[in-house]
Amino acid sequence: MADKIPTEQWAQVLEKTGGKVQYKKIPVQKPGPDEVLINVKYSGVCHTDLHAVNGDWPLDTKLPLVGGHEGAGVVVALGSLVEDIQIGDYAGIKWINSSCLQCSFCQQADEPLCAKAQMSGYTVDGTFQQYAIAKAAHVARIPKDCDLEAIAPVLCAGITVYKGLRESGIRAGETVAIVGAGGGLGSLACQYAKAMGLEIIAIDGGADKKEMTAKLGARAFVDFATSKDLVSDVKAATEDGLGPHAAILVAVNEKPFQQAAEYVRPRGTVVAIGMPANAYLRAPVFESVVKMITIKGSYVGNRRDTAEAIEFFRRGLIKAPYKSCGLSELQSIYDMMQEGNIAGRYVLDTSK
Ligand SMILES: NC(=O)c1ccc[n+]([C@@H]2O[C@H](COP(=O)([O-])OP(=O)(O)OC[C@H]3O[C@@H](n4cnc5c(N)ncnc54)[C@H](O)[C@@H]3O)[C@@H](O)[C@H]2O)c1
Ligand SMILES: [Zn+2]
Ligand SMILES: [Zn+2]
Repeated sequence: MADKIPTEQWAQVLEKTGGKVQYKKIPVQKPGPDEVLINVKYSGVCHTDLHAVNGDWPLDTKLPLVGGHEGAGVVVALGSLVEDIQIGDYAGIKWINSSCLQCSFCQQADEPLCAKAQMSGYTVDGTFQQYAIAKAAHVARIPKDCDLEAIAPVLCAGITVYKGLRESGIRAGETVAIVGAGGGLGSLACQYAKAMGLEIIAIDGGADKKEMTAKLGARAFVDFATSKDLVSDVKAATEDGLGPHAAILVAVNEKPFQQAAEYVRPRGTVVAIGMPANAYLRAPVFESVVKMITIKGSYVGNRRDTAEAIEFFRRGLIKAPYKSCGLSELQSIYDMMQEGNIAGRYVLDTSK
C-alpha cells in the first residue's frame, strides 16, 4: 500500500529574486488530468537553480518559486488521463516539465525548443519539495533497479552532457576537452565521455578537481587558474598537438567561451552548454574559416536522450561523485556553488 499523501509538505521557497531560499511548509498540489504527482525522494542542485535565484538570465522565473529540476522519486498519484505510468513506479522530474507536443519542434522531438515548454523549478514549481507535479508525457521513466539518490544528477546534468557530446559529432577514440570538468555537469560529462570511448582533457581549477577528474577518466588536466597560455596547454595535451576534436563548455565564466575555438583542431566543434550571465561566444573569423570550425549551442535533451542517458546509468557506466545533504540545507549549497567550491554534485534528501 502506498503511503497516504499529506496535505502539507516541506519545501524550499524563493520569495524574491536575489533573496535567500526559505525552508517552510507549503500545500501539496493535486495533479491535473495529464499530470502525475511524484514523491520526490532526492533532488540534485544544478547551477541553473542558482541562476534562477540570482535572476541573472534574460528570462523571468515564476515567484514565489520552488526551484529544482533533478528530482528522482516515486509516482504517488495519477491524473484521470494518465495510463502509461503507474503508482509506485520510479520517475524523474527534469528541466522540461511539459511542452505542447504539437508544434513543428515537438513533432520532431525537439521539445526543448517548444515555445510553450514549461521548465521545472523555473516557470513551474520544481523538485525542492517533497511532492512535485509534472506532465506524464515528460517525466523520466526510471527503472526499478536504479538507485534514486545516485541517479538524480543524471536528470539534468547527465541528459544535458550526453546530448551535448552527441551534438558535437565526436566519435569513439577522438579527444574531447571538457571545460568546467570538475563541476556538476562536468563530472557527468567525464563519465559519459569515458563510456563513449573518448579521450578526455579536463579543464577546471584546483587540486581537488584535478584529482576528481583523473578518477573519472580524464587523461590530462589543464588548470585555468594557473595556466599561463591555456590555448597552447590544451593543444599540447593532445597526442599530435593539433588540439581536441570537440570542446564541451560547461563552465560558468565567459572567458572559456572565448578560447575554445582557438584550441579545437581543424573541423573541430565547440558546444556551448554552460550559460554564464551576460556572456558572449567569441572566435577569430580567419582561423574559424580556414579550420572549418563549428560552434553551436546545446540545450538539455529530449525524451529519447533522457531514456538513453538513464540507460547508461542503469548499465553501471555512470558513477559520478555526489555529496548528500538535507533539503533544509539548500541555501548553504548555493553559497558554496557561488564560490565555485563544489567538486561534482550535491544531492538533497527531501526527508531531512
Ligand atoms: N544548456 C543546458 O541545457 C544546461 C543544462 C544544465 C545546466 N546548464 C548550465 O551549465 C552551467 C554549469 O552548471 P553546473 O551545475 O555544472 O555548475 P557547477 O557550478 O557545478 O560547475 C561549473 C564549473 O565551472 C568551473 N569553471 C569556472 N570558471 C571556469 C573557467 N574559466 N574554465 C574552466 N572551468 C571553469 C567551476 O570551477 C565549476 O567546477 C550553468 O551555467 C548551468 O546553468 C546548461
Ligand atoms: Zn540543470
Ligand atoms: Zn511544442
